[in-house]
Amino acid sequence: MATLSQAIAPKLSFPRVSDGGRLPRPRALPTITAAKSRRVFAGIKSHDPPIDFGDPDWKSKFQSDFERRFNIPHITDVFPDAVSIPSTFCLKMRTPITEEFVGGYPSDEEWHGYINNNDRVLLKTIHFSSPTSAGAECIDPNCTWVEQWVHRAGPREKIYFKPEEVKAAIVTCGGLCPGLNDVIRHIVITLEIYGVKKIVGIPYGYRGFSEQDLAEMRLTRKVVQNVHLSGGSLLGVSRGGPETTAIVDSMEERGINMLFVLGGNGTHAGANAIHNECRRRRLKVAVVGVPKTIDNDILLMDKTFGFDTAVEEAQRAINSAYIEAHSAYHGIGIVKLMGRSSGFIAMHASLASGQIDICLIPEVPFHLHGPHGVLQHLKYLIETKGSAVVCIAEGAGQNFLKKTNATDASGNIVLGDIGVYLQQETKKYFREIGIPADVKFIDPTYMIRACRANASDGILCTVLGQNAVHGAFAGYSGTTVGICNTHYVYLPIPEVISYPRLVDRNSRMWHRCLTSTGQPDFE
Ligand SMILES: Nc1ncnc2c1ncn2[C@@H]1O[C@H](COP(=O)(O)OP(=O)(O)O)[C@@H](O)[C@H]1O
Ligand SMILES: O=P(O)(O)OC[C@H]1O[C@](O)(COP(=O)(O)O)[C@@H](O)[C@@H]1O
Ligand SMILES: [Mg+2]
Repeated sequence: MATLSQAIAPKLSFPRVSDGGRLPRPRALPTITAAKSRRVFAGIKSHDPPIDFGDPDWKSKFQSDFERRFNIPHITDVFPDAVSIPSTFCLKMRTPITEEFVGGYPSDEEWHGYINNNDRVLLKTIHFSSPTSAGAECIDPNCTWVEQWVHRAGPREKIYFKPEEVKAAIVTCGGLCPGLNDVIRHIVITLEIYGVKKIVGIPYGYRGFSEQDLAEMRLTRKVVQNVHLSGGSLLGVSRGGPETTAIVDSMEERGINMLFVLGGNGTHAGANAIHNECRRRRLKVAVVGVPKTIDNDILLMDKTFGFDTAVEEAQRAINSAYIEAHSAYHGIGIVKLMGRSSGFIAMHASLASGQIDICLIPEVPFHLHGPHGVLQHLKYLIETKGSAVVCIAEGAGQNFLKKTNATDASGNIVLGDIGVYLQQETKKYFREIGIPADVKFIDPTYMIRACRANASDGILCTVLGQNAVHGAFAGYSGTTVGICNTHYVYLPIPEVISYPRLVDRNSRMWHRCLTSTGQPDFE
């Protein structure tokens, strides 16, 4: 019989963190589909040592293992004698803190606005009664109810950093995403409410730690007051950059003991490596992430900030493609949206618009040619409707394109342009069958990414930014913030980036998308 850790390990058969080192790069797709990962999670993959469901204690063992995995690293793990003080985060202050804390810290013991360290949020809220229920995520073959609790985010009554001893830094890495400035703004504002005076921005992602000519930017409420009114990142972003040890050397030189890292799975892998390196050097540093990816490919979260804005902005491109297609004789509009390995934007934008006839995403393979191919369906649409609109995620159909093995500075595979390819193939196909077709291709990807956050993302960014600061002051590190089932949580970084979150082709949402487009199976 397998031990519990052996039994649980297979569902975590994605790269695990080793202390002090870089996390392996998150696995590329399309090797793991959501359905596959669910099978792995259920522990029923044939070569996995199975959980012994005959053991009457399997569930409690599973749950205690889950509790251990989702425990958040804390300063006291390394410094058991670290002393806490009452929180300086107090909303009853009448004036912002401008004086040194000579007369003690402002606090209000009567205020019940704090989160208890033992508060938890339920991660999965559906009790699937059968593994065949749509989107079912089951632990055991009978799909019994297994509770999975994660840590609730928010301000704690006791904090592990004295505000006057804090030098906080913010860094934004990877590609742009609507809402970056909103998160920066709220991190700065909240730090100031705690009483922190030394707040800096690291320019151009992790590179800012190593490039001598990039000076850190001093941040105050005044500096960030209006930054959310524009898209992009006040600090700049980049891919690639220095090794973890060089980053931590630079942090030591600068005296940074709180680091807020805004980025996607690559950035979070870096943040976790920084956290581990700080522990190895026995530095009292809090490293807290805020997941940034319009692709929405971070595990366990309802959504990441910028996603809603991206979907909304995509409507403009889709509507233009629709109008072009409907105004032309035999018009076909193709819109490419971002989504390196996850088709969430394409799926949601298609659903929201109601104007899409074919939605193609990386998670669902398709044929272009042949009786069940996309082109044959386009012919049918032209014959029956007179026009058609296709929405394709950038990572879809990469198997049709020549592999170059090229990678960007961060090691991400550089994708071929599936939108251009689809346009060319469509033109060629209709030419060959002798039916005229007016094929227009719209690529709004960078226009979408550079937008400012919409109202709902603005609120999400606000809460995530504030919670990141609460988490750091509470002494947590190697953690990230997120929204699970509408509640805000702290999650250990390795658990959210071990592989990209994918659209589950068996989920109700993908089925709704298929219902909306009316497209057949192209496999
Ligand atoms: N496995 C890793 N370990 C440490 N740092 C990483 C890792 N993967 C990426 N990074 C760093 O994180 C930053 C952003 O990564 P990237 O993949 O470009 O964007 P994102 O964070 O949005 O996924 C880059 O500076 C890159 O060097
Ligand atoms: O051209 P760039 O800057 O490399 O960005 C393109 C990538 O950015 C993304 O929108 C988001 O990627 P990140 O989360 O890694 O920033 C991907 O969908 C896309 O492949
Ligand atoms: Mg990434």
